[in-house]
Amino acid sequence: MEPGQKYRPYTPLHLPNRTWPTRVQRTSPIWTSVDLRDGNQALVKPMSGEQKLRFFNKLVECGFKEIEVAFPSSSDTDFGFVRHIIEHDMIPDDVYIQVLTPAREELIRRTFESIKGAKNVIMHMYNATSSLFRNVVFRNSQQQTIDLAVKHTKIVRELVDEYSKPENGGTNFKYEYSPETFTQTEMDFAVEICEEVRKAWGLASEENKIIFNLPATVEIGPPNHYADQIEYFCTHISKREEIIVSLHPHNDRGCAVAAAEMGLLAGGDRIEGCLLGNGERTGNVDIVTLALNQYCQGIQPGPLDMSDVQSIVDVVSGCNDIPVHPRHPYAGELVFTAFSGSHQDAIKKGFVVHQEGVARGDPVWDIPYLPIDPADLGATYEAVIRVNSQSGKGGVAYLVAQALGLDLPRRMQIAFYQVIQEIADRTGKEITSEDITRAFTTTYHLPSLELGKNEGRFALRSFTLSAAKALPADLSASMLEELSAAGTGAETPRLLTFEGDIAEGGQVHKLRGSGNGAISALLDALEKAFGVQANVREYSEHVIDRASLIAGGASVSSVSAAIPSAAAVDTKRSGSKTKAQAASYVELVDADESERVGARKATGFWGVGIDVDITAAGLKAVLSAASNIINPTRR
Ligand SMILES: CC(=O)SCCNC(=O)CCNC(=O)[C@H](O)C(C)(C)COP(=O)(O)OP(=O)(O)OC[C@H]1O[C@@H](n2cnc3c(N)ncnc32)[C@H](O)[C@@H]1OP(=O)(O)O
Ligand SMILES: CC(C)C(=O)C(=O)O
Repeated sequence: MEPGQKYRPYTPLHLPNRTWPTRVQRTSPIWTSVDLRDGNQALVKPMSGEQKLRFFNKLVECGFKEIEVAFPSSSDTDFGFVRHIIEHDMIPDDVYIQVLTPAREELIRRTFESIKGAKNVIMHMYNATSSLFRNVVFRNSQQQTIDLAVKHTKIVRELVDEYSKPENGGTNFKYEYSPETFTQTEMDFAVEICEEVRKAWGLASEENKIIFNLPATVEIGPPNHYADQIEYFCTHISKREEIIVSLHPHNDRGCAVAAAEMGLLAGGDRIEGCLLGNGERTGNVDIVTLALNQYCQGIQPGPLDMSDVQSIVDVVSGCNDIPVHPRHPYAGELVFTAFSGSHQDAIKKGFVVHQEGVARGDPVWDIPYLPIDPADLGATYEAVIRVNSQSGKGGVAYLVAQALGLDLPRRMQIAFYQVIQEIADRTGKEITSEDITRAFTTTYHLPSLELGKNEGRFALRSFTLSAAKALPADLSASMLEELSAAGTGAETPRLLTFEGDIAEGGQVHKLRGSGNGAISALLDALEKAFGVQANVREYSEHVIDRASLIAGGASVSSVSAAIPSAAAVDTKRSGSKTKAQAASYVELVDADESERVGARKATGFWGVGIDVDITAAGLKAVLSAASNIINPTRR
């Protein structure tokens, strides 16, 4: 069957002068939680008294000033819960509890019994008004439907007069009337029934407004249609200033948040919804999402504080027994996480720029892919970047920086990324920060608690550096070439001599070599002793500063330079002036490759050295890289 034969489309309102589409929300609505009623009535297993209490306390903690606590006439649990929080003085003085009753006299009376002694109460009565309900459920005419609402409003009014007497508890009352199924009701009829209810109530004033709650009991149209209906109601009801227009969107079409936001633009003053969107069928509108949508538009969502979103998730899912989807806006466990490489790259750069802004006194949050600062919702930055086969070098480098305080040079990021990519492809799993740390220390032969000394083919045991007085006769071929290429020549020798103990495969050898810096002197020694012919393509170093790296690396002082000259490194063994550790990074290419045109495109052999002495760090980095030359998979 064609869907057009079975389903009727919604009937658009003719509202050519609608104003809501061009408005911008700048204030926050009155927030009302209906978790303990609409949320509760939708649960497979309604909440116990203890669960309701836990939930109620959380709602108070979040800042709600209006909480629909029960449908007291529905069950002893609900009735008992209302009595419990009143008798145990658990309702803060500035909070209104709200109770729902159908327009049925015996149920209204029972509802009033439940609230006796409460300080502030919103008495909420409903009856369904749409033609569907009038024809199918109640077999009532429009007039009979109005009569029902009016008659029971008068009963509510009598009981309000009664229960507000000091001898009966002296309760402050507000009255809320819901034309249930409002969005399926003829708009002029919805307005008419509310006018009649207001007259029957007789107490509405600017100081004590009547609440007309306009539910999308079932979401049957798009959110712009709901907004049109709200604007129609607001512009056609009389004495608008004596009315609070309340919105109660459900989520059957998945548009409850959009409907609520558009409904607010259209004139809504108040929102009824549930935390994380529990509720009948596909749920009530999610107040966490709505409030945080406002927050990241720069609007404080009234008295609500959703910053401890994890504890909200814990309480709500603990009481409702409904898990929160990992992609649930703001609250899901994956919503701040980027796996994809280009996202990670943009986020990482965004953090750096943001930190620079903060340092300049500009705290505005503008980070790619992150509409809200995870820290504002109690999430750590560790949750932001996680690595799998979709990730890129930036994300991997970010995690290395976080875990080890190392700010890898760009070309090394590319090289190490290949190591991680191979693991990710092979395992098909997420690569944790621990996995990355292990792969990094293994690849670059760094000691670790897990791997111990973890030496590569070559390791530094001890060394001295001294200024060479004359060009040594045994200078290696590549060093001679390098000196002449640098233009130093034999006639102006500015040479350092390296002498040291180097372990090769665990066996210690005494090595000697010369060059125009510590690193080239060591390379000279390696070539002479082991025939390793390699040149440095890139060198960089920085002081390890974990704190700044974790926050994005902005203040890390890293220098990226050509091969350091003798003057650029501290040649004194005891020359470390600070206890801070230094990290050095070296990329070696074999001597032939470094000469070939275009060779820079290929990744060389990278090494890392860490030491309190910057010179020692550089030498260790050379040995780390040289160790990988024999194993081309360890680039
Ligand atoms: C859109 C919403 O979420 S509204 C809130 C709905 N919440 C709930 O339903 C949860 C709590 N409800 C309940 O616990 C129960 O349904 C109660 C206590 C309200 C009523 O229970 P019961 O009296 O056993 O009636 P039940 O709900 O099964 O049937 C309703 C009957 O009342 C009638 N009825 C409904 N509203 C009214 C009314 N305002 N005046 C007169 N009759 C009414 C219905 O037509 C139906 O009549 P029928 O039995 O002659 O066909
Ligand atoms: C009682 C009313 C407000 C309701 O819950 C609904 O229509 O969804």
